[in-house]
Amino acid sequence: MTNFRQDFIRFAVAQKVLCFGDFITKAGRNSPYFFNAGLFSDGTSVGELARFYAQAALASKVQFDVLFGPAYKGIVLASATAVALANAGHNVPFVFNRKEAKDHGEGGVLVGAPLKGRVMIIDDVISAGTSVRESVNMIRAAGAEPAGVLIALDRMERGLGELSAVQEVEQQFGIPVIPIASLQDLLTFLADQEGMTENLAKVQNYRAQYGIQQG
Ligand SMILES: O=P(O)(O)OC[C@H]1O[C@H](OP(=O)(O)OP(=O)(O)O)[C@H](O)[C@@H]1O
Ligand SMILES: O=C(O)c1cc(=O)[nH]c(=O)[nH]1
Repeated sequence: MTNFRQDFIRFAVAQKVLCFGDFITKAGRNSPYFFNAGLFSDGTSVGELARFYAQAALASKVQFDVLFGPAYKGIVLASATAVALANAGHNVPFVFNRKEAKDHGEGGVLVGAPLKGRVMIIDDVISAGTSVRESVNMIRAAGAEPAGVLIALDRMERGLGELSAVQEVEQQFGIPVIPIASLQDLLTFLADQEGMTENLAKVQNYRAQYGIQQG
Protein backbone atom coordinates (compact mmCIF):
# COMPACT_ATOMS: atom_id res chain seq x y z
CA MET A 1 0.00 0.00 0.00
CA THR A 2 1.33 3.44 -0.79
CA ASN A 3 1.65 5.82 2.10
CA PHE A 4 -0.86 8.42 1.05
CA ARG A 5 -3.72 5.96 1.64
CA GLN A 6 -2.67 5.48 5.29
CA ASP A 7 -2.05 9.22 5.60
CA PHE A 8 -5.58 9.83 4.33
CA ILE A 9 -7.16 7.45 6.86
CA ARG A 10 -5.14 9.13 9.65
CA PHE A 11 -6.24 12.55 8.42
CA ALA A 12 -9.93 11.56 8.16
CA VAL A 13 -9.89 10.05 11.68
CA ALA A 14 -8.11 13.13 13.10
CA GLN A 15 -10.72 15.38 11.44
CA LYS A 16 -13.50 13.17 12.93
CA VAL A 17 -14.80 12.67 9.39
CA LEU A 18 -14.16 8.95 9.81
CA CYS A 19 -15.89 8.05 13.08
CA PHE A 20 -16.40 4.92 15.14
CA GLY A 21 -19.65 4.09 16.95
CA ASP A 22 -23.10 2.91 15.85
CA PHE A 23 -24.28 4.17 12.48
CA ILE A 24 -26.95 3.14 9.98
CA THR A 25 -25.85 3.12 6.35
CA LYS A 26 -28.05 4.00 3.37
CA ALA A 27 -28.50 0.22 2.90
CA GLY A 28 -29.86 -0.03 6.48
CA ARG A 29 -26.85 -1.84 7.91
CA ASN A 30 -25.61 -1.18 11.45
CA SER A 31 -22.07 -0.07 10.81
CA PRO A 32 -19.35 0.43 13.47
CA TYR A 33 -17.78 3.18 11.35
CA PHE A 34 -18.96 5.99 9.10
CA PHE A 35 -17.32 8.42 6.71
CA ASN A 36 -19.06 11.81 6.67
CA ALA A 37 -17.36 13.88 3.98
CA GLY A 38 -19.59 16.89 4.74
CA LEU A 39 -17.43 17.45 7.84
CA PHE A 40 -14.52 18.60 5.68
CA SER A 41 -15.80 22.12 5.98
CA ASP A 42 -12.96 24.60 6.25
CA GLY A 43 -10.35 25.79 3.82
CA THR A 44 -7.46 23.85 5.31
CA SER A 45 -9.24 20.50 5.50
CA VAL A 46 -10.83 20.79 2.04
CA GLY A 47 -7.43 21.77 0.62
CA GLU A 48 -5.83 18.73 2.27
CA LEU A 49 -8.66 16.46 1.09
CA ALA A 50 -8.23 17.75 -2.46
CA ARG A 51 -4.51 16.96 -2.37
CA PHE A 52 -5.37 13.35 -1.50
CA TYR A 53 -7.86 13.15 -4.40
CA ALA A 54 -5.24 14.60 -6.74
CA GLN A 55 -2.65 12.05 -5.53
CA ALA A 56 -5.10 9.17 -6.03
CA ALA A 57 -6.01 10.42 -9.52
CA LEU A 58 -2.38 10.74 -10.57
CA ALA A 59 -1.35 7.41 -8.98
CA SER A 60 -4.14 5.64 -10.92
CA LYS A 61 -2.59 6.70 -14.25
CA VAL A 62 -6.13 6.94 -15.67
CA GLN A 63 -6.13 9.58 -18.41
CA PHE A 64 -8.83 12.25 -18.31
CA ASP A 65 -9.52 15.66 -19.84
CA VAL A 66 -12.04 17.11 -17.41
CA LEU A 67 -13.32 16.59 -13.84
CA PHE A 68 -17.08 16.27 -13.28
CA GLY A 69 -18.55 16.78 -9.79
CA PRO A 70 -22.18 15.69 -9.27
CA ALA A 71 -24.20 18.15 -7.13
CA TYR A 72 -23.96 18.98 -4.40
CA LYS A 73 -20.92 17.59 -2.61
CA GLY A 74 -19.20 16.83 -5.91
CA ILE A 75 -19.14 20.56 -6.73
CA VAL A 76 -16.70 21.32 -3.91
CA LEU A 77 -14.72 18.15 -4.60
CA ALA A 78 -14.28 18.88 -8.32
CA SER A 79 -13.33 22.53 -7.83
CA ALA A 80 -10.94 21.92 -4.91
CA THR A 81 -9.30 18.95 -6.65
CA ALA A 82 -8.85 20.98 -9.83
CA VAL A 83 -6.90 23.50 -7.72
CA ALA A 84 -4.81 20.70 -6.16
CA LEU A 85 -4.10 19.19 -9.60
CA ALA A 86 -3.10 22.61 -10.95
CA ASN A 87 -0.73 23.06 -7.98
CA ALA A 88 0.77 19.68 -8.90
CA GLY A 89 1.34 20.87 -12.48
CA HIS A 90 -1.83 19.49 -14.13
CA ASN A 91 -4.28 22.22 -15.03
CA VAL A 92 -7.51 20.27 -15.64
CA PRO A 93 -10.86 21.94 -16.37
CA PHE A 94 -13.86 21.11 -14.20
CA VAL A 95 -17.63 21.12 -14.62
CA PHE A 96 -20.56 20.31 -12.35
CA ASN A 97 -24.32 20.05 -12.60
CA ARG A 98 -27.24 21.80 -10.95
CA LYS A 99 -29.80 19.48 -9.33
CA GLU A 100 -32.54 21.64 -10.88
CA ALA A 101 -32.18 23.23 -14.31
CA LYS A 102 -31.90 27.03 -14.31
CA ASP A 103 -34.52 28.62 -16.58
CA HIS A 104 -33.11 32.15 -16.82
CA GLY A 105 -29.77 33.76 -17.58
CA GLU A 106 -27.41 31.24 -19.15
CA GLY A 107 -29.90 28.48 -18.21
CA GLY A 108 -29.29 24.77 -18.23
CA VAL A 109 -27.92 22.18 -15.85
CA LEU A 110 -24.17 22.24 -16.41
CA VAL A 111 -21.83 24.87 -14.97
CA GLY A 112 -18.15 25.28 -15.79
CA ALA A 113 -15.96 23.85 -18.52
CA PRO A 114 -17.46 22.11 -21.59
CA LEU A 115 -18.33 18.49 -20.83
CA LYS A 116 -16.23 16.83 -23.51
CA GLY A 117 -13.49 14.25 -23.94
CA ARG A 118 -12.59 11.76 -21.20
CA VAL A 119 -14.41 12.65 -18.01
CA MET A 120 -13.34 11.75 -14.47
CA ILE A 121 -16.31 11.77 -12.09
CA ILE A 122 -15.44 12.81 -8.53
CA ASP A 123 -17.63 12.08 -5.51
CA ASP A 124 -17.27 11.21 -1.82
CA VAL A 125 -18.78 7.72 -1.65
CA ILE A 126 -20.71 5.27 -3.83
CA SER A 127 -23.64 3.71 -1.98
CA ALA A 128 -26.18 2.36 -4.47
CA GLY A 129 -24.45 3.90 -7.49
CA THR A 130 -27.33 6.26 -8.34
CA SER A 131 -25.18 9.36 -8.48
CA VAL A 132 -22.63 7.68 -10.79
CA ARG A 133 -25.40 6.38 -13.07
CA GLU A 134 -26.88 9.88 -13.37
CA SER A 135 -23.43 11.33 -14.02
CA VAL A 136 -22.66 8.78 -16.74
CA ASN A 137 -26.01 9.60 -18.40
CA MET A 138 -25.19 13.33 -18.40
CA ILE A 139 -21.68 12.70 -19.73
CA ARG A 140 -22.90 10.48 -22.56
CA ALA A 141 -25.77 12.86 -23.40
CA ALA A 142 -23.14 15.57 -23.90
CA GLY A 143 -21.23 13.31 -26.31
CA ALA A 144 -18.38 12.80 -23.84
CA GLU A 145 -16.94 9.60 -22.43
CA PRO A 146 -16.70 8.55 -18.76
CA ALA A 147 -13.08 7.69 -17.85
CA GLY A 148 -13.38 6.71 -14.19
CA VAL A 149 -14.79 7.61 -10.78
CA LEU A 150 -12.71 9.07 -7.97
CA ILE A 151 -14.06 8.48 -4.47
CA ALA A 152 -12.70 8.98 -0.97
CA LEU A 153 -13.44 5.61 0.66
CA ASP A 154 -14.34 2.20 -0.76
CA ARG A 155 -16.25 0.37 2.00
CA MET A 156 -15.79 -2.91 0.08
CA GLU A 157 -19.17 -4.29 1.05
CA ARG A 158 -21.75 -6.22 -0.91
CA GLY A 159 -24.57 -4.50 -2.70
CA LEU A 160 -27.69 -6.54 -3.44
CA GLY A 161 -25.68 -9.46 -4.82
CA GLU A 162 -22.15 -10.67 -4.24
CA LEU A 163 -20.48 -7.64 -5.83
CA SER A 164 -19.94 -4.33 -4.10
CA ALA A 165 -21.60 -1.21 -5.44
CA VAL A 166 -18.12 -0.13 -6.57
CA GLN A 167 -17.61 -3.38 -8.48
CA GLU A 168 -21.09 -3.08 -10.01
CA VAL A 169 -20.24 0.41 -11.30
CA GLU A 170 -16.96 -0.87 -12.75
CA GLN A 171 -18.71 -3.78 -14.42
CA GLN A 172 -21.75 -1.88 -15.68
CA PHE A 173 -19.87 1.06 -17.18
CA GLY A 174 -16.50 -0.55 -17.87
CA ILE A 175 -14.65 2.21 -16.03
CA PRO A 176 -12.34 2.04 -12.99
CA VAL A 177 -13.39 3.32 -9.58
CA ILE A 178 -10.39 4.90 -7.88
CA PRO A 179 -10.68 5.25 -4.11
CA ILE A 180 -8.20 7.29 -2.08
CA ALA A 181 -8.47 4.53 0.54
CA SER A 182 -10.49 1.41 1.26
CA LEU A 183 -11.81 -0.66 4.13
CA GLN A 184 -8.58 -2.68 3.88
CA ASP A 185 -6.56 0.49 4.51
CA LEU A 186 -8.80 1.30 7.47
CA LEU A 187 -8.20 -2.16 8.97
CA THR A 188 -4.43 -1.77 8.51
CA PHE A 189 -4.60 1.60 10.25
CA LEU A 190 -6.67 0.23 13.17
CA ALA A 191 -4.35 -2.75 13.64
CA ASP A 192 -1.48 -0.29 14.06
CA GLN A 193 -3.12 1.98 16.63
CA GLU A 194 -3.05 1.63 20.37
CA GLY A 195 -6.48 1.83 21.99
CA MET A 196 -8.30 0.78 18.81
CA THR A 197 -8.52 -2.97 19.54
CA GLU A 198 -12.28 -2.86 20.13
CA ASN A 199 -12.95 -0.80 17.00
CA LEU A 200 -10.73 -3.13 14.98
CA ALA A 201 -12.70 -6.18 16.18
CA LYS A 202 -16.03 -4.49 15.37
CA VAL A 203 -14.91 -3.46 11.88
CA GLN A 204 -13.53 -6.97 11.25
CA ASN A 205 -16.88 -8.47 12.31
CA TYR A 206 -18.73 -6.06 10.08
CA ARG A 207 -16.52 -7.02 7.17
CA ALA A 208 -17.11 -10.72 7.89
CA GLN A 209 -20.86 -10.05 7.72
CA TYR A 210 -21.13 -7.66 4.79
CA GLY A 211 -17.75 -7.60 3.03
CA ILE A 212 -17.21 -8.71 -0.55
CA GLN A 213 -15.38 -11.98 -1.20
CA GLN A 214 -11.63 -11.48 -1.03
CA GLY A 215 -9.27 -12.43 -3.87
O1 LIG B 1 -24.29 5.88 -4.81
P1 LIG B 1 -25.48 6.67 -4.36
O2 LIG B 1 -26.61 5.82 -3.87
O3 LIG B 1 -25.91 7.69 -5.35
O4 LIG B 1 -25.04 7.44 -3.04
C1 LIG B 1 -23.90 8.24 -3.02
C2 LIG B 1 -24.26 9.67 -3.33
O5 LIG B 1 -25.14 10.12 -2.29
C3 LIG B 1 -24.61 11.33 -1.73
O6 LIG B 1 -25.05 12.43 -2.43
P2 LIG B 1 -26.56 12.91 -2.49
O7 LIG B 1 -27.20 12.35 -3.72
O8 LIG B 1 -27.22 12.59 -1.18
O9 LIG B 1 -26.43 14.45 -2.73
P3 LIG B 1 -25.62 15.61 -1.97
O10 LIG B 1 -24.26 15.61 -2.61
O11 LIG B 1 -26.42 16.80 -2.31
O12 LIG B 1 -25.55 15.28 -0.49
C4 LIG B 1 -23.11 11.20 -1.95
O13 LIG B 1 -22.47 12.45 -1.94
C5 LIG B 1 -23.02 10.53 -3.30
O14 LIG B 1 -23.10 11.46 -4.36
O1 LIG C 1 -23.50 3.62 3.13
C1 LIG C 1 -23.69 4.83 3.31
O2 LIG C 1 -24.77 5.35 3.22
C2 LIG C 1 -22.54 5.67 3.70
C3 LIG C 1 -21.47 5.15 4.38
C4 LIG C 1 -20.42 6.00 4.74
O3 LIG C 1 -19.41 5.60 5.37
N1 LIG C 1 -20.51 7.31 4.40
C5 LIG C 1 -21.59 7.81 3.75
O4 LIG C 1 -21.63 9.02 3.45
N2 LIG C 1 -22.59 6.98 3.39
